[in-house]
Amino acid sequence: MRLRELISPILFKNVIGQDDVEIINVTADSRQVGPGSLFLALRGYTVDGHEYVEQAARAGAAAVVVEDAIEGISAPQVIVPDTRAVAAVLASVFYGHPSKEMKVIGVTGTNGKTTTTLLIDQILRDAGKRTGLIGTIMARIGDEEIPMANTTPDVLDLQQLFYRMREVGTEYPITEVSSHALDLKRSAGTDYHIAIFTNLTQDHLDFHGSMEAYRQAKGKLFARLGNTYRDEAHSNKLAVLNADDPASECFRDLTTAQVITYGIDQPADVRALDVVVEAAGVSFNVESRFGRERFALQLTGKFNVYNALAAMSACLAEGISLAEIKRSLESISGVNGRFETVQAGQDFTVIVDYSHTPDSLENAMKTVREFAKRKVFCVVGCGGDRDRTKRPLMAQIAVSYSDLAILTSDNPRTEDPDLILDDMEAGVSDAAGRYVRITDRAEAIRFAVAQAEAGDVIMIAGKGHETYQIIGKTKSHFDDREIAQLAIRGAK
Ligand SMILES: CC(=O)N[C@H]1[C@@H](OP(=O)(O)OP(=O)(O)OC[C@H]2O[C@@H](n3ccc(=O)[nH]c3=O)[C@H](O)[C@@H]2O)O[C@H](CO)[C@@H](O)[C@@H]1O[C@H](C)C(=O)N[C@@H](C)C(=O)N[C@H](CCC(=O)O)C(=O)O
Ligand SMILES: Nc1ncnc2c1ncn2[C@@H]1O[C@H](COP(=O)(O)OP(=O)(O)OP(=O)(O)O)[C@@H](O)[C@H]1O
Ligand SMILES: N[C@H](CCC[C@H](N)C(=O)O)C(=O)O
Ligand SMILES: [Mg+2]
Repeated sequence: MRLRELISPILFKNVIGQDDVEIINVTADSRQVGPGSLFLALRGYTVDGHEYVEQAARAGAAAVVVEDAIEGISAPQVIVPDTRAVAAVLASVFYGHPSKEMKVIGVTGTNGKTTTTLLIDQILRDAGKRTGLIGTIMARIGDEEIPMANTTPDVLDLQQLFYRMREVGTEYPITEVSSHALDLKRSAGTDYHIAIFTNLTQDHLDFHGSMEAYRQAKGKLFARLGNTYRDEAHSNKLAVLNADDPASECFRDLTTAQVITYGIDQPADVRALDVVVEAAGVSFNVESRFGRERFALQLTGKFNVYNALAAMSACLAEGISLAEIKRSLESISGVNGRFETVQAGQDFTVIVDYSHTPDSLENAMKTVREFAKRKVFCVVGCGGDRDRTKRPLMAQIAVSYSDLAILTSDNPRTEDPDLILDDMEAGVSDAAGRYVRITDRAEAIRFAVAQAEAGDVIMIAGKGHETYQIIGKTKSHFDDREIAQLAIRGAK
């Protein structure tokens, strides 16, 4: 594509040099630049992409997009007021607006996004639809699975994934939309068909500053849904909202899309009643104008009823019957790293769960308490370079729902692991004897396993599916499930 064509939708720009050069790819990473690339300089949190313009030019960039003209490079320069704001435009034009030709489902909310996307994926695939996935665990295009650095990738990568999905005939890209993505415009330019809200509880206050700002970020997904009615295709957007979460009312006000609600406690279009939580799974009645069914899932916890209802609401709207949805949801035996049990022949229960927020930890621990017959242990840490204010809260929850909490490290990243543990411990200063502190996570898991007796439950929270631990800037192999297995085998 010619540069001229690519930048034509950018309304406010100044071009230095020829605008008829051929562009064969668009990237914001100088390390990915080759001959024919268009390099877009973004100002990041760590570095300013403008510092890499010369490097990009040396690597053969056909042109660059910058906020300030760079001296001494011969490549054509497109100067715009805000490179981040035009990134979505460039990505959508370059990849040919792929999201418009598919039915993109976007799931946002503090907890339950990954689970809900995977439930939708199962239902739609069982119904013969061609799906793709973009989320925390991976992206999937056709049968190819791609590891992901972020839950929602940067705008250029996201549009490229959509492009590749369209190329292989995907009908439904099912995507997680993080609040970071909404604030950093990673999902700008994506035409969502259905937007789903799971819940809003405390997380990421380091990034958003306040719960109000966090809610506003989530709201952006709904604000732009259904706002354009240029043609028939734009008038059938759907917002799926959680009737039991107060933030849903704000999102209802923000959107001009059609709205359906799901819930347990409040009246809703798709409602679950008579919820029974057991270790082996959760069962409930579903009542809706599409019919009634009793569901018996292999997944457990009241929170998974919400995820099932959210997934089911979207799929009902797509014309899948309640009976088909029941078959699909009941066939799902588990979700990677979400309430996953570790079996190594032991006579106690070990659960690995991705609860890394106060609300998800509380839900997970409440669920454990509903079926635990004997002692409960909770191994938990909090990530470094992330919301500090959740640390004391998570320690409090671990202590109050367990017989013994083992406070440990998660991914300390560039923070001192012991200072993170100090933050956690500040929340449980009056609970001496109810917890121990073991900085090394593997050692903490081994300690819990060594304490457990027949019938006890160990919850290992925070890292779920992760197969790494980040200490400093080093990412090493680490898997809670493997460590627990080894500990059990060693302890037998
Ligand atoms: C705070 C944040 O979101 N940071 C994201 C951001 O990084 P950054 O701003 O530090 O980027 P940077 O390193 O300063 O680089 C700026 C620019 O210079 C470019 N550069 C840089 C170096 C170089 O040699 N050449 C070069 O061109 C970079 O490609 C980039 O375009 O842009 C990067 C590239 O897209 C992201 O990977 C990175 O996510 C980091 C890893 C991260 O941890 N993000 C978390 C907070 C996050 O986004 N989480 C949400 C999920 C949250 C949830 O719901 O639980 C997510 O969607 O993953
Ligand atoms: N609907 C829910 N409400 C509250 N907690 C939930 C819900 N669903 C899952 N959880 C808890 O949150 C954890 C993470 O779930 P999941 O990975 O589905 O959420 P997510 O929103 O994708 O998280 P992330 O923001 O890290 O991508 C689970 O391990 C479980 O403990
Ligand atoms: N998407 C979340 C995941 C947190 C997982 C937890 N294990 C941690 O590293 O803090 C985040 O980036 O904050
Ligand atoms: Mg996720």
